[in-house]
Amino acid sequence: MTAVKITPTKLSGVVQVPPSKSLAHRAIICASLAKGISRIDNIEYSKDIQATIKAMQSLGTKIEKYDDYLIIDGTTTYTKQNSEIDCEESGSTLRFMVPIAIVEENKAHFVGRGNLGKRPLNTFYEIFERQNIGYLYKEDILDLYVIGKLKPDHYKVPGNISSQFITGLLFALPLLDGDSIIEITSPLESKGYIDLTLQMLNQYGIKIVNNDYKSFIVMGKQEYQAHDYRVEADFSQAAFYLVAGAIGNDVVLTDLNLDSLQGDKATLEFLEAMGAKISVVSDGIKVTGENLAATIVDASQCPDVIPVVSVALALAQGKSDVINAKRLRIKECDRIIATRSQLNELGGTVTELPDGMTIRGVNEFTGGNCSSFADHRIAMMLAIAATRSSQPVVIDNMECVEKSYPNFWEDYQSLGGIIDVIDVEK
Ligand SMILES: O=C(O)C1=C[C@@H](OP(=O)(O)O)[C@@H](O)[C@H](O)C1
Ligand SMILES: C=C(OP(=O)(O)O)C(=O)O
Repeated sequence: MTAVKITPTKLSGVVQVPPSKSLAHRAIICASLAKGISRIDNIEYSKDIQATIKAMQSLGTKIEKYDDYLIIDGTTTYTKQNSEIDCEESGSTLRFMVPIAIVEENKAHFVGRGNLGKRPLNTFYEIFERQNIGYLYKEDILDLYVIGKLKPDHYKVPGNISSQFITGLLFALPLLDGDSIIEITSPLESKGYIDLTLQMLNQYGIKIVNNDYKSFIVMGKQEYQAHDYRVEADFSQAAFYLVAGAIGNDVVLTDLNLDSLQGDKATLEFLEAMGAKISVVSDGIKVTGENLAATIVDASQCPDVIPVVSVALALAQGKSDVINAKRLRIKECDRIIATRSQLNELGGTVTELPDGMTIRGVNEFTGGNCSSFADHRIAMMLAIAATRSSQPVVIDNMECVEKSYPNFWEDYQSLGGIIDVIDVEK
């Protein structure tokens, strides 16, 4: 593994925001379930996206990979059984693929790495128990066998553990030979991701009845229609540069769709509430800010941007609160512990709460030796924090960004970021 030493400097320039990982997962899956040929443009081969491509190929889908697009032929999907699915560290791939893999009778083996084996799957285990679907799993590492076939049913799914369980069912249930209902048994969090799923399903010809996010009626015997699609830019990745602008860097972001349904677009609202200014410039969007004000950030609909938004809060004037953030504890790491400990390592003053943080602003960070917690979003959060540090910032495991943004360090350098790579013994 290698560490990166960042010499603090102001970032300046234009960055094309990489494609949305969440939308890319969805487009690849929908195109793979359609009996026909689809082209998906604006693809970046992060580890998570490669996992979903390989997962669908394990079911028999023909996927041709080109520089930045895919040609997908779903005609032969479900012609292969005994699927070996390596989810890498992708919670989306895992939760989406479990229901999809058993639309037809199958024996599927799911493996993965990192923290994935520690992330909850009980929602699916309860469905398997109810439907007599065989399953065998290990604690703490992802090594899950699922044997059987998903059935039309009245599904009861909590809305506050992961929206990904609901998305996975929404992909699979239309293909069953009967109708189903998905009842959401607790207030839905990460609702924007369900909107992305419903929008994508609609583009591929699948109709879902949405009863105000309290339940979803899914008619069976539906057929996905092949559809060409271009993946729009990722607001989860844009958040790093939006915050960078708010804390004094000079970054223009291109390719963002301001009408996007992505929940992480809320980053703009958080920064505006702190007094940052958002302007549309000739080639994109720019955020500027000074003397940012403290605010209250509700994490319930946009968990992924909280680490980097916390960088802005940690440099704001006054005391901010991050609330409804409990689910940050079940991502690639416990992101409340990681954000609190690493911003405090840099001289911040962050206090941890069971479901959030209290953050008191400082004028600037001091610099220091930090841990990425092997989490791409923590590594990228620290890289943005480094632009407002008085001393260098060292971050371990710089490779972890490949999970979602393989070109992050190149883009960071293209914006003037000064990095030195440090080889650390294995
Ligand atoms: O459906 C998706 O694409 C995602 C849903 C979110 O998970 P939760 O619904 O568990 O919050 C988010 O954290 C993840 O990065 C991507
Ligand atoms: C948690 C994330 O993704 P996933 O749930 O797909 O692992 C993420 O990208 O921050």
